[in-house]
Amino acid sequence: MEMAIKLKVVSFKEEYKSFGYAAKGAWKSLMERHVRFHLISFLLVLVVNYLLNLNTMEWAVTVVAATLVLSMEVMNTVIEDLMDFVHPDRHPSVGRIKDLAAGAVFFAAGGALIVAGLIYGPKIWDLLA
Ligand SMILES: Nc1ncnc2c1ncn2[C@@H]1O[C@H](COP(=O)(O)OP(=O)(O)OP(=O)(O)O)[C@@H](O)[C@H]1O
Repeated sequence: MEMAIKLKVVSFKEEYKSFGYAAKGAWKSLMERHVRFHLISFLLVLVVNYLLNLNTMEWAVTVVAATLVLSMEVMNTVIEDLMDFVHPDRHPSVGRIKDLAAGAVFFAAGGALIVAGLIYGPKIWDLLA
């Protein structure tokens, strides 16, 4: 069986347009209270990192942990909205899907707390000592 392979040359105009849609989506996600909370937490991480004078690796790990939680919260909102759109009535499966999506945020937040404990913990301990 022959397979036709279509090669599409990367168009920077299209990539730019997609980036615009993504930026619009990020802006729209800020209409959600939970997303705003995680964005503020992320900004707080930046301020604390600066004040504690973290090294490059510590900056990288904390920024990845905080943006993972933020992204998971946006995806959780997407799933909640999607489920309410396709099935506005109450149904155990809708509840299960929404709970699983919230569980993903829970795992990411748990990881971020561990990262915060490992990186900020000793520095704050030193400051207080
Ligand atoms: N249609 C539904 N059928 C069954 N259970 C649902 C349904 N909608 C929500 N639930 C249950 O209620 C929980 C909360 O859902 P909801 O969509 O209200 O999220 P939320 O975290 O309260 O978000 P928000 O505060 O943005 O409204 C779900 O995790 C699920 O357990």
